[in-house]
Amino acid sequence: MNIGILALQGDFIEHQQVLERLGVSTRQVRLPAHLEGLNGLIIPGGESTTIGKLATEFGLMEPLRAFALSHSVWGTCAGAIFLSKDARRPQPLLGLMDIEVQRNAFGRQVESFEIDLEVPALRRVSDDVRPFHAVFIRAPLIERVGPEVEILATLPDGRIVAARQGHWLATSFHPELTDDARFHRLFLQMAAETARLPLDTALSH
Ligand SMILES: NC(=O)CC[C@H](N)C(=O)O
Repeated sequence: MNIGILALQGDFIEHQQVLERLGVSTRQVRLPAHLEGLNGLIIPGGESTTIGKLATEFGLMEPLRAFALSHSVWGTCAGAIFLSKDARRPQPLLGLMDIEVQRNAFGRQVESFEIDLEVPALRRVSDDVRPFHAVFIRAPLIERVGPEVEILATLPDGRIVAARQGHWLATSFHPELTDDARFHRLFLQMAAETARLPLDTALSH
């Protein structure tokens, strides 16, 4: 198992550290050739307009779309925006996941906050039934999901903050900024399924 992290801008190092703690090989992706041989890709948080601008400049837009058709991809925060079909304003997007996002949805006063979320899907990868401590930083909301999208987590008021569509995953918050690796394990399981690898093989390299 070898997982790439899009390393154009944002907190890619933190994702890489979580994966390496789990014993997974990683590679920073900056050029199309870096996608070769990967089993999945994480798009980190940061600034989605900057990530989109750099991905366009580095000729990555089409290679990323092609990669995502047959591999698991997970976007956190800005990465979730970049993965979406619709961010309501013009900016370069991969346009893959059938979600509409509202950027910076929490306004100035509560730009950043932390909250415990119930995420039943995590029970597929862990016996730990505790809520997931989610860190939101100038986060987007997932305002609308298409019929093929599964909602994985909502805020107490019902607003959507994590979703999955087949082998694509989007979270508004930053699991890489906590020491709880359950979302990374969920993503690894998705990547292993997409690559048709058993998860124990996936985790032992
Ligand atoms: N923490 C983040 O990734 C913030 C996302 C950023 N506000 C954006 O709109 O792209």
